Amino acid sequence: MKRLDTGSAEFEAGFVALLADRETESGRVDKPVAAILEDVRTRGDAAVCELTSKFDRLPLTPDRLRISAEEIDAETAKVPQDQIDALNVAASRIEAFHRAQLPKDMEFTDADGVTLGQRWNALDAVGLYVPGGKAAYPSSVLMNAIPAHVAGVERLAMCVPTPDGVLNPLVLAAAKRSGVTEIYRIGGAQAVGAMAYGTETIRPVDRIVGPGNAYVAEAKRQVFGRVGIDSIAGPSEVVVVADNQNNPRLVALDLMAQAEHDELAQSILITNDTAFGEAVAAAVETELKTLTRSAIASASWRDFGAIITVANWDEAAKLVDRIAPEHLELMLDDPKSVFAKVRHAGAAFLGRFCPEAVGDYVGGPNHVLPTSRTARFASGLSVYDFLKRTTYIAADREALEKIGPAGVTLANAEGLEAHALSISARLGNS
Ligand SMILES: NC(=O)c1ccc[n+]([C@@H]2O[C@H](COP(=O)([O-])OP(=O)(O)OC[C@H]3O[C@@H](n4cnc5c(N)ncnc54)[C@H](O)[C@@H]3O)[C@@H](O)[C@H]2O)c1
Ligand SMILES: N[C@H](CO)Cc1c[nH]c[nH+]1
Ligand SMILES: [Zn+2]
Repeated sequence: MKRLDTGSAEFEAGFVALLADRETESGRVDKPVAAILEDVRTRGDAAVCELTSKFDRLPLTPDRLRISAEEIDAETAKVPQDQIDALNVAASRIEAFHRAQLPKDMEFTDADGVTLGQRWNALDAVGLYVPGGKAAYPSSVLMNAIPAHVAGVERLAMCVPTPDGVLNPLVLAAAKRSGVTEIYRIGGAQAVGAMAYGTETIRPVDRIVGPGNAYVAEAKRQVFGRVGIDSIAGPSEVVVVADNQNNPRLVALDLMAQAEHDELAQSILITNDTAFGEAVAAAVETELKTLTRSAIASASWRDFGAIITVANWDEAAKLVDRIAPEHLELMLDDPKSVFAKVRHAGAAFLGRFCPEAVGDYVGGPNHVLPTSRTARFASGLSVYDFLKRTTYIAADREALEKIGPAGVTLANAEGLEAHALSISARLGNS
């Protein structure tokens, strides 16, 4: 873990290195991912099965790529009722938020008599990536599938790795709850490749969404263009901005909640009190002694964790914007005043009683969020990722007479005669 202080002469170099270290680490997977994608593109099912055997220790044949309806039913039946109830609480809240997000079509007739509009349509086929290498993510099934369903996507294909062939009952129950039946037991870059290029068994999709580790995130980046993607939703991140009125243990737990996802996860505390920062550092060490995923969380905290002391919250807001974290927690008396100064964060959690874990499961907004500083230009998964716009123009002769001549002038200026004629000929001018 790095300790940085904005008052120190070494701060800038240390802060730049903090961000750069992790980018370098994630960048190491680009070549292996390119090789996997090429293999899947050229050899289809055979490559997917071999790679699944290699990375998930699961020997597969093409006929077993898809999880059967009988397996889904049998696994779902094993889920205890309290988990089904919790899934329903989460699903209802996620659905309500994403329904409220649905955009409206637009149409108006302007002063020239031209009717202008914009219509939203759902995508035909979407691939949902649900992570499953180091942990199982039933919550990510809901976060992927519910907005797609709300948007009206017809075909949802889901990929989830099943290391050693072990199916996760709650993941399948979440899929059933969200109406997803086309599920493949594959993960990593090979799953992304299969959904992007298609194989003998898996039909290609139009867009791939969902979170994953560095291999999944890089694979999505590389297939972009062939298919759409939502964002680079890679190894988790949190920045906690906290004053010394907080319980150090609660701050430590919030930092560890992201660190336990992945060795490449990043947790950063920004505080205005060095002594409080040290109390949190000590609390982290205490928690790491007992956390079940201590090995992963310790590696993440050691390699990418940081405690930054700032002089004031304005400085904190500026640093947050430079980090553009996936998650931002503001554990302050007046979190909204600092939030108003922040422009780049995937999702924000305001107040001392709003840990990021609430957003992971039951808040309502999506937990699939941009990482690796891509929150500078990207947003979290939403219904918009499953919709696209078609604009339209309707004009009659009168309207064309008003706006057409300027179009003819511009077409001629561009030297595009057919363009000019297609307008002027309608107006009887050629
Ligand atoms: N940003 C978000 O919105 C968000 C949300 C949830 C989870 N996450 C992140 O998702 C990730 C989940 O990771 P995970 O590993 O548990 O599951 P995962 O499904 O993302 O990755 C597992 C797959 O990675 C591939 N893989 C592993 N090692 C490999 C190697 N050496 N070479 C090639 N491929 C390899 C395998 O194919 C395996 O199936 C974590 O990083 C977590 O932080 C992010
Ligand atoms: N924090 C993760 C996003 O980075 C999402 C998640 C799902 N389950 C638990 N956490
Ligand atoms: Zn989480």
